[in-house]
Amino acid sequence: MDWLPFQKAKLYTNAFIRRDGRLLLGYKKRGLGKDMYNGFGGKVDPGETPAEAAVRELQEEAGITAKLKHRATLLFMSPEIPEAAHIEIYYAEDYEGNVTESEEMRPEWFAIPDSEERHKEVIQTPKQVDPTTGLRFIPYDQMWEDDKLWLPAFLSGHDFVGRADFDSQGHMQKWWFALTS
Ligand SMILES: CNc1ncnc2c1ncn2[C@@H]1O[C@H](COP(=O)(O)OP(=O)(O)OP(=O)(O)O)[C@@H](O)[C@H]1O
Repeated sequence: MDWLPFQKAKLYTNAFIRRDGRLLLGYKKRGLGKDMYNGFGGKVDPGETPAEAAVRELQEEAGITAKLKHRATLLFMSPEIPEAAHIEIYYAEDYEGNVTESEEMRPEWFAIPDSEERHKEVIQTPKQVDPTTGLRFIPYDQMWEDDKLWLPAFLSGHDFVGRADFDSQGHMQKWWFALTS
């Protein structure tokens, strides 16, 4: 299969928060990615920088404010969308405010596997619970298919760029990822 062609890209943000060894994800209640877990984010508004949009979306969707660091860039294409999604991905290890459910997202904390090897086990055998915290491990089976390819390295500190093309059923057809640090 060839890479899907596109004329234009639309800018989105996605922010991941980790605190006390746990990862905050949101269960998306509507729109693109409905019924999947993801970081918090959305479209960059006209006149806004991606960094500003990332802070705003985190506040709107999870009720918290964080000093976000830019960590990754992802280009995502699907025959279902007219424009490519150009997603700037952000990260923070602290935040202010109280994590709050919004109309769009239901926030939930997840246990982070302690090695890339353990991530693989959690990907292969979903729904595992961390006995020390009682939290579910990252729900890769309920996330975008590409996340399992980059989130383990991302959480061990690597930045990356990448592209993923999906088919109309939402399965990944073609992809590449490169660590940039
Ligand atoms: C391979 N694919 C992907 N992998 C990981 N994340 C992906 C993604 N494709 C889209 N995303 C994220 O999905 C959200 C959509 O945002 P979306 O709900 O459309 O925007 P916004 O909050 O502005 O919506 P409203 O217009 O208010 O409904 C946004 O965080 C964007 O980064």
